[in-house]
Amino acid sequence: MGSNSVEDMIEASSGVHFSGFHMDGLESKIIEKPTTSPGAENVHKQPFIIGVAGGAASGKTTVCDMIIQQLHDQRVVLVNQDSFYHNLTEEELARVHEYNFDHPDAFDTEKLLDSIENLRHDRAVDIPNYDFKSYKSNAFPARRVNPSDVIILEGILIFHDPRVRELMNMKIFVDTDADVRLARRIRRDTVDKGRDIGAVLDQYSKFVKPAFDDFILPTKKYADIIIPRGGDNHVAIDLIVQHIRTKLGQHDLCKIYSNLYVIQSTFQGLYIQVWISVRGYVVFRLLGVVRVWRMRCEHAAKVSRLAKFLFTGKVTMVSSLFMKNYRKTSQRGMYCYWILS
Ligand SMILES: Nc1ncnc2c1ncn2[C@@H]1O[C@H](COP(=O)(O)OP(=O)(O)O)[C@@H](O)[C@H]1O
Ligand SMILES: O=c1ccn([C@@H]2O[C@H](COP(=O)(O)O)[C@@H](O)[C@H]2O)c(=O)[nH]1
Repeated sequence: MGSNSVEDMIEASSGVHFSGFHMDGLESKIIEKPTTSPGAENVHKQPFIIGVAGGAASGKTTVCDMIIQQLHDQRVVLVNQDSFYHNLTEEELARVHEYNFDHPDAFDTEKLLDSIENLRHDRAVDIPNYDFKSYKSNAFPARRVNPSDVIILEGILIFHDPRVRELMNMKIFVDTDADVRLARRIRRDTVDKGRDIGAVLDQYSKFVKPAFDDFILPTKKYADIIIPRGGDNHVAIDLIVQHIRTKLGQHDLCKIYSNLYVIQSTFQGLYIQVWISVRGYVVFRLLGVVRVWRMRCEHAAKVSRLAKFLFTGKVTMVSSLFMKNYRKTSQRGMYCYWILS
């Protein structure tokens, strides 16, 4: 029996309304539970925040650009930690070769947090344009950044501050060999920034390498994904983009429905794998195709009975859970809570 005909039968028998929302590849995993419960229409949409860390010249920007290119159907903004370098004082400027640009204190993390907080609350922000030649963050006009569906935060120490880390829905570490990073850095700093090679090597051994070992490498453990070889790793980037798309599907649901949970699937091999309850609406995955069915609780019982009939034995546990829950719960919004507890 094809999936369409099963879906048609269910829809016909229960009188459910199919919302048309597809989430191919939804995972059987518990995801976030928003804390507020406004209606679907006026709910505030939170952006999906991705952090990209790694050593200097590891290929972070390259990886971000590739991700942004592949996510062409999403509104994505890139916020670079470099934009939040502190302005150097006159004294520091006079002895710039002794300034450690690789230390966490070199960044204005409060300002970075403030900018992300504004973006999360749907407010546009002005991101400074740091100038590597004058060492000033106000040499050029700031860049106006509008709120977006996806925010990518990129920087050598973007995982260092726990407050910034906690805002991230996904953390990526670009892992490129030290000699490759150094070779790229020498080329970039001499050719693009017009620096003297001796000064570049001095800065590397005095600040860049020690800071990598002391501050950057220890944050690798926070990464959800580690990409060896940076932008050369097309397989990893394709997989990440695919994963982001999947997560965005789930994230969109969470943004729309305040008390949505995705329940860990314990019934491997079942046709109905994932159950989600959304304030009296039910979302489920059928024959590998994820569809969102919107139905009232009274219709849910009919669907449960039909599913049990169609997949005799296979959905007993799911449907009995479902039925038990349905009977016990008079309040629509309680349905999901009961299953998880
Ligand atoms: N896979 C690659 N192969 C060759 N050069 C690269 C590669 N990835 C990045 N680069 C170059 O290395 C330098 C640093 O890359 P970038 O992506 O800016 O790194 P980061 O943002 O980590 O500093 C740039 O000049 C870039 O063109
Ligand atoms: O004025 C500056 C500011 C920073 N740096 C170096 O830049 C890298 C970080 O930038 P990436 O784009 O992530 O490579 C860091 O190692 C700083 O040392 C600089 O040289 N001068």
